Amino acid sequence: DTIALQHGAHRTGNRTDADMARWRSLRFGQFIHWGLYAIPGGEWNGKTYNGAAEWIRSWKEMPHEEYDKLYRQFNPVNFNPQQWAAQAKSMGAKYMIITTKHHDGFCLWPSKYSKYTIAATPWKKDLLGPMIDAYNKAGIDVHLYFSIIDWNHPDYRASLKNAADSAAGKRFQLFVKNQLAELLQRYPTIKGFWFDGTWDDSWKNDGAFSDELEQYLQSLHPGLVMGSRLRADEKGARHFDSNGRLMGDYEQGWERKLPATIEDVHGNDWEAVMTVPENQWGYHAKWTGHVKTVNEILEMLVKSVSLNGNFVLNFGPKADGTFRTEEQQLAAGIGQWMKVNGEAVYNGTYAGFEKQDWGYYIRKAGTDSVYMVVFNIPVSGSLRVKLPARTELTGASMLLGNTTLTPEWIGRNEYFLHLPGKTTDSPVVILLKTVTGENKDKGNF
Ligand SMILES: C[C@@H]1N[C@@H](c2cn(-c3ccccc3)nn2)[C@H](O)[C@@H]1O
Repeated sequence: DTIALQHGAHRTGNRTDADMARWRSLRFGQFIHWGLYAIPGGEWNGKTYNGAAEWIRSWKEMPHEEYDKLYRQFNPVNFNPQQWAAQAKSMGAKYMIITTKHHDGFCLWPSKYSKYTIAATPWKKDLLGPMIDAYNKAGIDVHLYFSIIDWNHPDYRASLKNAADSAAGKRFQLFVKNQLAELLQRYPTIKGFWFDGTWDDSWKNDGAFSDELEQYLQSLHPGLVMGSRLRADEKGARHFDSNGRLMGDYEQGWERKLPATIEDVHGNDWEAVMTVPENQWGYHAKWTGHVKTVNEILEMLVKSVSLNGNFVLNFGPKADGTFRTEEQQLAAGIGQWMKVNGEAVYNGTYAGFEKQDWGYYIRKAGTDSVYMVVFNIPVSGSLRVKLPARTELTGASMLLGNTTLTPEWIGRNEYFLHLPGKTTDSPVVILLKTVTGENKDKGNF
């Protein structure tokens, strides 16, 4: 039996409106973490910070007052939003999430509720407006990342210990509400908010406020898409309320990790956000450890779509507004594959077929078109295609070169597809034509 909740999930099941259907169809996004942290880029006084670059202010070797002065030298003279948008478009991203304000509290727009903004820098001008315009002109939706945690704001409290804290907390909540309304008013074409920094007690223990805030934002901008990380219920439960129901419009907990199976997503819309190195969101001059390759990222993207989710790849521009070579090369390599095979990603959904070792099935939403995306060609070179009962395979073709493959029927609902070769430099996409009806041998087994 369920617990009576005032501020838990207000809906069971996924949103079915057009704005959510659009978000769901896009499948592939670009995250951009850009701010003052790009100036030190993970290094300070000849020492290298081993944490995430955008967290350098919390490093013991970085005095807060030193970090808080960095805005005086933020001047992205090489910032070219049209180039940023063109790169994202050629990569095949259909939406972009930009950090309006990260935990450090620095605003990339000239907010009238804060002095700690782009207006106080040598650059002076709004960065968000030109970015949003350029991306929208390139046919890419924009969502706004907003951190509730704000290390710069005098009224921010991680926890409320006394009446003074509670008064500060109230002022801070009004500040958050004002900034979010300001962002919606300044940038009416944005499609959603991506909230972060909502794990402190001060936020977790005021589920009513987070609920009212979500409803307020929806009232200002009907159709807004907001993930599960904003809300807490009145018992402090986050993402899933105390009855286990997802709050918000999609599960937003998949940060630097992916679900393993369809059961892990519990039928909810969800999105994974991923870094190129193990754990760097903002620009870090010295990437150490494993840097993901094009094919590794393509497998994460395809796996996410095959499990009914979106996949967002993070970029960390430099302080001057340019992207590092590794990120430029990844965008180009991903884009090359997406140009030929993107149709298997966009509008992709869980196919409802049993997972096979060679890779992933993806169904084009609401159709009989099922794609196989092959990452592991067996030594035999033959791909076993197991379909649901009473589903017949009537044809198959590789997208690359539009090569027809002739299925070899094994019996019942199983077929072999023989690939022309056993090696490939990129994932192989095969479009299956299926009909659901009777299997040839109508055998019972
Ligand atoms: C989307 C990503 N979320 C931010 C983050 C993650 N974390 C964090 C904090 C404690 C444990 C695990 C992760 N803190 N901040 C990162 O800085 C980046 O913005």
